[in-house]
Amino acid sequence: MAAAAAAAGKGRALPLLAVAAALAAALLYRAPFSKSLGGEGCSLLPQDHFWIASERVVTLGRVGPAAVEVKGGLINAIAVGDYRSFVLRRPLLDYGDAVIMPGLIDVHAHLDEPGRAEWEGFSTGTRAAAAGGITTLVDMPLNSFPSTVSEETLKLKVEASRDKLYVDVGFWGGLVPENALNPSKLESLLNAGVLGLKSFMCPSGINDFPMTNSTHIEEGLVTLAKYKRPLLIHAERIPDVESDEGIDGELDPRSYSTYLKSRPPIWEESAIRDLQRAMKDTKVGGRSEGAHIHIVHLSDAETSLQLLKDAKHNGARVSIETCPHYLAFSAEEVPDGDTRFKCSPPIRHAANKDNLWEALLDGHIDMLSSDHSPSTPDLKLMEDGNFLKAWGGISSLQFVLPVTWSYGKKHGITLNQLASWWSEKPAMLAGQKNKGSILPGYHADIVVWKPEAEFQLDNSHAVYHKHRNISAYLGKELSGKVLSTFVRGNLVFAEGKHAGAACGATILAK
Ligand SMILES: NC(=O)N[C@H]1NC(=O)NC1=O
Ligand SMILES: [Zn+2]
Ligand SMILES: [Zn+2]
Repeated sequence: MAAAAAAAGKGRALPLLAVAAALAAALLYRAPFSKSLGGEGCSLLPQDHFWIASERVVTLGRVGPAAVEVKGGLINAIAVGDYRSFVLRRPLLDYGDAVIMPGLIDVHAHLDEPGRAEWEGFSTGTRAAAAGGITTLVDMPLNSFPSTVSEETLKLKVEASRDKLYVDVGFWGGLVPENALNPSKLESLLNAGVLGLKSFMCPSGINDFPMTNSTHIEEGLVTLAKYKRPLLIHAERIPDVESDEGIDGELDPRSYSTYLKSRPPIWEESAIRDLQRAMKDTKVGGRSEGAHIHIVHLSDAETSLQLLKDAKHNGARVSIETCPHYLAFSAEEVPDGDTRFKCSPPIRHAANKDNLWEALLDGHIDMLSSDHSPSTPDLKLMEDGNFLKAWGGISSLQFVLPVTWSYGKKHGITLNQLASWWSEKPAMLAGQKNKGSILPGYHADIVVWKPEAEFQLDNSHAVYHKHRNISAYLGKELSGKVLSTFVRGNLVFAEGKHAGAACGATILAK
């Protein structure tokens, strides 16, 4: 007969109970409260109280048979093992051997609205996210116009997103020279609810988002420390002395190797060296203790990675993200003229890619993000194929789950690792204590998917990005099909259909 245990919700008791789960035939974990969210048309399901179950639920640090009770937008209980005795009366959606996992949290996406909605937009971007199993996005402060660098411009973002969100969306603010040395300006932006700040150490490609130097960063961190929110840094810097390897006028701009030479690893290395003092300041007892530096889209798995490993080892509060395109592609395979692959920092050689995988598997790289950064197709200059002039940015939002899985399989990645890189760690970075795990009391943000289902990303495949043809993943064979996506208990995507209404929430820090 099944044993049952009631948990007081999330917290420290759970790992112990997880051990107990292995000993008993079934266990029940209950949340201490429930709260209703959502409304008419928000869900493809008629009810807000139901169970979902499968043979492969990623919860409590394990993967196995379990049923998850969803009630009023939250995970109310989890029954592991022989769960059927607990699932009485309520509807049960039995997903067989599909995987039930925490929804992905993409902490790095450019949705470009207001101001450049013709590049992407809240509606198209979050529909793509929902179709890809992403349940929360954090929007970058640049590529939209105006950039999100003040209380007023954050308000414009929030207004522009109203009634357009199919998943939950938070916002990073920009740390730029105009606000970096002005704590009261920064505080008003942070008080308005950005989850943290983002800055560039090289030109961003966007005129109203100028780059910061290490002094701006060090000062900005002091204010961030008070709020315990992170600073995300695009860590590429033009070295003071350009190396001889720089491009000269003779090189073919259609050749990928020309682009690669134009942004060598020393750009990343130089930025990270420049951050040494800022990183040191985040240590216990340091000037900005409580702040946290997050290096976005690391590409150089050599010296740049080593410097960051050393900083972490020495007690700096630093985290590192990389993106699926650095793990899926290598410079050797980028066809000349194919600017869909242009991004910064660039996709480097195959050996570097393998080293990034190793660092991810070893835990030196903490998490993944899409850096979905589309533009209108004309700016990708796909006919000219000029790598030096085309917009730099990869379009990937809808595909990051199957891409990570497809290219990670040969490295032996596990479902628990996927959940850590794509949900748990990003939730921590974004300060979302109720998101990122399937646990009682957490938001019922869930993706159901079939890792083994293979498909070709061909012209017949539904793509919800505003511009499908600029994605470097088109034409690829992938494995991992999203069946259903739940956002706070609302079934927002299932079997190729979206919910009728856009009921995602804006997430503002308090
Ligand atoms: N502005 C912007 O989105 N830049 C992004 N694109 C890219 O490839 N790397 C970036 O940082
Ligand atoms: Zn960047
Ligand atoms: Zn970006």
